[in-house]
Amino acid sequence: MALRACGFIVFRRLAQSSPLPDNIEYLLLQTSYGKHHWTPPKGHVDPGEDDLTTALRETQEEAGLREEHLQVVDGFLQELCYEVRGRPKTVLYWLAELRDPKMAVTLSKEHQDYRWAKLEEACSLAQHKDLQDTLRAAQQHLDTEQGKH
Ligand SMILES: Nc1nc2c(ncn2[C@@H]2O[C@H](COP(=O)(O)OP(=O)(O)OP(=O)(O)OP(=O)(O)OC[C@H]3O[C@@H](n4cnc5c(=O)[nH]c(N)nc54)[C@H](O)[C@@H]3O)[C@@H](O)[C@H]2O)c(=O)[nH]1
Repeated sequence: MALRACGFIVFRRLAQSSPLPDNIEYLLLQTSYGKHHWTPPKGHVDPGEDDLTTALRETQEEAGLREEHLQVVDGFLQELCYEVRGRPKTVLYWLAELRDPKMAVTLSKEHQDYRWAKLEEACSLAQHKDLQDTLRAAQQHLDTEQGKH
């Protein structure tokens, strides 16, 4: 069976009302193990746990951001499929805005660093094309939403 993980693309809007894409930063965490790769907060689904609960739990454990700190964005859910050590893995990402952009991130032992990065820097840290595409899709989604208002 495929490994399954869930998480959030967490973003914050900068205080000054500069136009997109400059006012949006994405949260990426760098692992303290392995190749020290960067991903949004996410992790494995526990037995019997539903996907959104996993995404919220992992975001709290890995970044210290709880459900009440986040505004989940409607209509965005991305599924990534890749192999880890020869096993298929599926990762689901929801999109959520940090309600208070000044709120501090608190890392767990699983991560050694974090970055709030604008789209291009986030894509460069993310490295994998599927994750880069997901970040770009998030930006596109927010761009479209903003255009409606
Ligand atoms: N010591 C040690 N311990 C490890 C290691 N490994 C795990 N642990 C332990 O596991 C626990 C983590 O548990 P959770 O938090 O529940 O799980 P996840 O959040 O799911 O975290 P993972 O790191 O398992 O999984 P991925 O992020 O998926 O990285 C796996 C591989 O896939 C590549 N990769 C990453 N993202 C993408 C992408 O978007 N697209 C594509 N195409 N590829 C991508 C990436 O480059 C990498 O090579 C830790 O506490 C450790 O104890 C390790 O190497 N050494």
